[in-house]
Amino acid sequence: MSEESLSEVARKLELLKLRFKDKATKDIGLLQQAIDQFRVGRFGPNDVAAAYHSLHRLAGSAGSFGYLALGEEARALEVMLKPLAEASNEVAPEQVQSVIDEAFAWRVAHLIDFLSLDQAVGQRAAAASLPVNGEMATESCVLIVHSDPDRAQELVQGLELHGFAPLALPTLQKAAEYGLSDVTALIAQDTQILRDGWQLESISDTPPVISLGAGDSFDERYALAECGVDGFLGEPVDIPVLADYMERLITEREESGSGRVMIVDDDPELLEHYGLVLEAGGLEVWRVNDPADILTALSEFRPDIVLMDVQMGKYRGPNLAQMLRFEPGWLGLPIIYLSSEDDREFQVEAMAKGGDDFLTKPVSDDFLLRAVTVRCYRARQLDKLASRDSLTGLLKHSLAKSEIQNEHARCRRRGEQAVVAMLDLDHFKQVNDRFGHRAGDLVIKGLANLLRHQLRKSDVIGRYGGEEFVVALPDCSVENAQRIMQSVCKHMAGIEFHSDDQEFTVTLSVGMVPLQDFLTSDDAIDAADQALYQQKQAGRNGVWVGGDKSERVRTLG
Ligand SMILES: Nc1nc2c(ncn2[C@@H]2O[C@H](COP(=O)(O)OP(=O)(O)OP(=O)(O)O)[C@@H](O)[C@H]2O)c(=O)[nH]1
Repeated sequence: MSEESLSEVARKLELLKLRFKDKATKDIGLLQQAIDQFRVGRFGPNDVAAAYHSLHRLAGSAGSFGYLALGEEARALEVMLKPLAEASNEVAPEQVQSVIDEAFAWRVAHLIDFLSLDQAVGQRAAAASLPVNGEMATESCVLIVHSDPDRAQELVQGLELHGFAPLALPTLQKAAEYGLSDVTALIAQDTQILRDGWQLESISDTPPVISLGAGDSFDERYALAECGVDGFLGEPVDIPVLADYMERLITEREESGSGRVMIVDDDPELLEHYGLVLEAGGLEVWRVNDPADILTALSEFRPDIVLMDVQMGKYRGPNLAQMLRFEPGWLGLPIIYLSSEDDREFQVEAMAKGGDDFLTKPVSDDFLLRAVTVRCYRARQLDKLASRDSLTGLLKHSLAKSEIQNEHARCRRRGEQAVVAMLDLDHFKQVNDRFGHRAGDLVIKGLANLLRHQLRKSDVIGRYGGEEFVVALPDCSVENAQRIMQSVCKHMAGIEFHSDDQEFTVTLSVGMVPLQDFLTSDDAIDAADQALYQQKQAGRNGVWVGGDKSERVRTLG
């Protein structure tokens, strides 16, 4: 996030704080009036409970706006009032007066003083200091630092074929000058280079660092870990193995700082505050102020996790959580309560009703961001296990089909164009038979990684079956899609795979059709499959455009 947008977030947080101060001043005034009435025996059946809820809200929100002492004092008073508020029978004036004595009234009257004790300094006052991890490089630029220029060039050429944009540099200092925020990975030759050239921890936003070591001793590995290195591969390095290793580290790094969070809170200032803090940390946020909107918001936003207040007017978080679980689609959605309720019994009971965890208010901005980011990461990992193919990390068959179905509906609705393509490795049975299943797996992963690099983030990429893949390219003409797929075929054919001492290459056939020309997405996928068959018949290694205007445009190889 840029300096400018960070100061914009800081300005918004400051405004919210002012709004909170204003509202809290009014609430404390009303509370003081109510307490004075209670002391002379004037109160209706719900008045004590209302005073209790007012203190509860103050206790839960003050800390988030930097008024920690106010939050603690309100919490202490809330605890004293709780037995009266929860009494099943009407409480007698004597009971009320025994709790709301002179000392209690004095403390309520002095709550206002705590509003001048702004503790935001010790807290996280300015968003400028928020950990910012939201912006990930989209290019796959890789810096290679190697003392042997020939070997460096070999690495550059090999990684280029896997869709990376590698650059060889002679020293780590040169790499540091390059501007690491645009780099997706850094490959350094050995421990000594890392130790001599650069204190990794002094550089923020360091991309994943992989060391290619000649020696593979315990001490060398330990030294690498000490330098802050993320991965190690012993020389001589097999390029497809290196490419796959980098892919895994880059994906992990990207996913650890992203996530979609839905916040449900009836307090608009608190909702906005949490939203700004999480957005400044790189998360995508959807705010729900009225709990009645929760179902629509869920299906539109499809969050990784939900953060939910416990007490929201007539609605209670645990009941809402239980209600969400009625829908099979939301059974696995993690729900985290954000509440000032610190009674363990209550927390356990609330979790039994469909919640997964509790964050106790007041929660510092820093802790909130870290706790939510970690939970989002876990939720995404679990989701990935269910929806992603374990070998390639691409969408599984059924999910890829349903994404293509959505894209088809979108195209037909808006009159837009898109392309669907089926891809199949050529003579793959022979690869397995000659070089073994492990080598075959590396080829499949190689193609998956190549697709990830060559296609856009918005494209759908799925593993359709064993060595068959499906791809949908939204907002793309047939001509462009054809050019892109020809480039994928060309790169694939150029990758050298190794098995024992043997080198081999594998080619790819593609069939594609315009998605919007078909009545259903299944019809389009079938037609793309037929186009693929045509390409296989025509000699493989290339792209066939099918559909009504079927015409074979160009075959590579
Ligand atoms: N290593 C590996 N092989 C797989 C995997 N899934 C499927 N296969 C193999 O992929 C091969 C597909 O072979 P075929 O369908 O005969 O096709 P082909 O040899 O690629 O021939 P053409 O498609 O006509 O070019 C079979 O040998 C499968 O065992 C996998 O996950 N890993």
